[in-house]
Amino acid sequence: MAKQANLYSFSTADTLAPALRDYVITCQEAAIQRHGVFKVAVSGGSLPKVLAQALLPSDRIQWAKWEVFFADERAVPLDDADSNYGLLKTELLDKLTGEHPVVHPIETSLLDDTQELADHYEQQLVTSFASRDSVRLPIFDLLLLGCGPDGHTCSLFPGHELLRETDAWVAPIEDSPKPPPRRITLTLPVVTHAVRVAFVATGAGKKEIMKEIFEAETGLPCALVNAACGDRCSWFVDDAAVEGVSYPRRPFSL
Ligand SMILES: O=C(O)[C@H](O)[C@@H](O)[C@H](O)[C@H](O)COP(=O)(O)O
Repeated sequence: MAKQANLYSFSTADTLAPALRDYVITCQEAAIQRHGVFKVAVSGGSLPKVLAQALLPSDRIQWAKWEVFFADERAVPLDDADSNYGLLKTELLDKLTGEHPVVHPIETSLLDDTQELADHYEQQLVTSFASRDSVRLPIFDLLLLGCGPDGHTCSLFPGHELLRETDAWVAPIEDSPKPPPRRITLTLPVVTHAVRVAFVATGAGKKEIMKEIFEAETGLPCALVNAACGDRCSWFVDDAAVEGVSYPRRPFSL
């Protein structure tokens, strides 16, 4: 039987953070050893704050070797309160004192056309990961993702036609049920081809959807990632988020 996603549960966000840090550092070291850089994509929502808690202060983080993309981004200016780039900048990037990563924001001159915005972002991936002719899919070293209360991840929403996208690496969405409606997102094949995928989900507000993701055959986006990635996928959650979930937790170890 295929190996299943790892579920790591911690009493609080304060105990989750050091484990997430160790996990990220392990991924970073493996990636740098493999190809000299660490290519990561991150979500918005609550993730940047948890990430900052995990990664700051940043000794042992080789920021200069990081290349940071956005797993999804809202079609808004970078200084808009809804921008995932803006959030990461405020929570984490602005707090770095030494080395900085290379960060890939969206091209804001294209905000009026989400298809062009997505195509341009895909070109940024092509430039970083090699040409589309030579690789079928970009392979991120690590994706750091959130999970919405409806089981969405990135801007891949339950039942949405975007879940069937097999060609594009980055796709536009104009009808996101979570505001703002206009966004771009990595597609499911890109998500599931990452070397590692880490979800972070905290708070009692997540427990109903966690039951659905881990206990039923739902086809929810997060469950699809679990199914495709198996033990390449790890969940960092607090006890409140998985209260009553019968799926076995693992003691955290690397
Ligand atoms: O831009 C976005 O809206 C996010 O990337 C989105 O996919 C987020 O990660 C989830 O909605 C979880 O958000 P929370 O962590 O805030 O619950």
